[in-house]
Amino acid sequence: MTTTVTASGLGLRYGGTRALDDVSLRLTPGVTGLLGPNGAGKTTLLRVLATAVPADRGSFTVLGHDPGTSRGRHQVRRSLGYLPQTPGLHPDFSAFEFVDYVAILKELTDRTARHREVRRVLEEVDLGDVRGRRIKKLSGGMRQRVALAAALVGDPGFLVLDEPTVGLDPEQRMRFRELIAGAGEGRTVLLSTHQTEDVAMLCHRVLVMARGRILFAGTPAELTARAAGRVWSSTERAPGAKAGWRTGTGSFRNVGDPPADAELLEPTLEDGYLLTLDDVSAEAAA
Ligand SMILES: Nc1ncnc2c1ncn2[C@@H]1O[C@H](COP(=O)(O)OP(=O)(O)OP(=O)(O)O)[C@@H](O)[C@H]1O
Repeated sequence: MTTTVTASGLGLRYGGTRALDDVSLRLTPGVTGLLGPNGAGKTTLLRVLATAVPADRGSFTVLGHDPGTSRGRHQVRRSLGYLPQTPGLHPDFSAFEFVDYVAILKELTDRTARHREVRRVLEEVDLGDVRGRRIKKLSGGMRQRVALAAALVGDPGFLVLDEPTVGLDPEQRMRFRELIAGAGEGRTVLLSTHQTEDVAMLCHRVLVMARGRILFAGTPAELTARAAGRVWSSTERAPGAKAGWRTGTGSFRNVGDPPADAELLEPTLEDGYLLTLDDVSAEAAA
């Protein structure tokens, strides 16, 4: 599959903190999930790729454009849609006015064509009927869809989404998942999230980050397979468990190093993710 975004050796320090430490990656069309604990460097990576902050080291390209030059940076910005963690919606604007304002910033200068594009993206996120309503009168899920519509203006080839489903109830999250899946058709999407379920359901590839480094890059099935043979059931909390809890059926579900005669269970992507983080912490401590 065509590589659309590449990064090589990205580094960024904030004082003594290495927010990005030698990050290299390749993205292809479709939705790639970015998982990592708080402070892993996910937002920093997204901000660098969105050209919101420059890296101290390394380079990257987006759809063949190199943001290291001012012309390249301009082209990257034109091919980019970015939904930041706090989108900065103006509460007194209507949904239409806000998305139109973003479209102006994106240099869609022809008023008629721009308004047509604003209506198109608001329809795409299912907000066509409430486009005249003030943002402060919209629900949390609707506001998040306004922010997604703003990111989709101009039909960008690369979409960067920073924890877009945070704070949404399950129904809104599912609705948002549908929209992200739709946005990922024929487009490269990088989705930062704490929801392993979003990754399992949506993503064709997944990256795991911790302490500024990429620990894993592969398919969701490959991440899940990391926990094969390491999830088991027991009647009491098992000594080799890195995590274990009593489930609704009364037995314990354990993740870690099982005894030889363990009754193994089917792993989930979350198990693979947790064990990937745990294995790396154990290596660092050794
Ligand atoms: N502007 C900044 N100034 C100083 N330190 C920063 C700044 N931005 C991020 N950091 C630090 O860099 C590290 C990576 O932060 P980042 O926000 O990228 O992590 P994250 O994986 O997105 O976390 P979360 O899931 O909590 O959003 C953290 O240690 C954070 O405290």
